[in-house]
Amino acid sequence: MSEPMSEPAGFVPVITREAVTLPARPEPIRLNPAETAMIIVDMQNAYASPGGYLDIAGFDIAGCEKVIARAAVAADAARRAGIQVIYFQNGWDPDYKEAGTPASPNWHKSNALKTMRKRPELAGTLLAKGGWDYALVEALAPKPGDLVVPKPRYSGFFNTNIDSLLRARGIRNIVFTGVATNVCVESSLRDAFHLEYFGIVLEDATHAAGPDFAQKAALYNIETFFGWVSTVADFCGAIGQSPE
Ligand SMILES: C/C(=C/NC(N)=O)C(=O)O
Repeated sequence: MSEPMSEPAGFVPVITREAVTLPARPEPIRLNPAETAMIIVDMQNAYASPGGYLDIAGFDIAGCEKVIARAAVAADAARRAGIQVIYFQNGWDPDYKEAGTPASPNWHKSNALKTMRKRPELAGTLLAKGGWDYALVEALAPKPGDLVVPKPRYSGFFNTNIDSLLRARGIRNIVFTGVATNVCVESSLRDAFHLEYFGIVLEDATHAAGPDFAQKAALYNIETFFGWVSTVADFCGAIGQSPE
């Protein structure tokens, strides 16, 4: 006669949920919520608020207000569905030691660093840890259970613990929102691809740094070579959550 097996002390059950089908380009993709994370990329005042770094450096951030609202809707739906929400937060120590020296390409290419060299009165303000510019936008503040991963370069997979955090949770799929589509979102999604994660971007919860063609090109690259492109409404629908 067989008896029901009892669970050994300390047994951690693997959470299983039904996989869902997310409408996406170039084709729908199957996702199990327990194996999926949402990464909100760099939704900081620097990138998404008037008076922040991108705005000061002359990039158009007019679309960011809507992007913040849509990313918040997607994140709330993800949390309700049991999808791990993770924030990337870009920046450096206030002395910019982590930003690199002239021996680093980052020193030459970062528009934040270039802006501060042109306008020394801004030194110590743009993307400096502890400051307003570095802070995540208030409307998208992390909730209990979310993870925040600081990063010193465009890709969130470089010199961070994100890969360990994801693998320790059995996560295989990453849904991306945030800014900028063509810089940190695309860089992170590309690195995730090379680490065997399935990357999906919710296009209406992203914004590019640069002209509209930069947004289109990033989405083209993602859809054609590195991952999938979907929308906030389709994501919420697929995971069975209304966009409240
Ligand atoms: C231009 C830029 C983009 N960052 C990002 N979060 O995509 C930068 O950091 O300078």
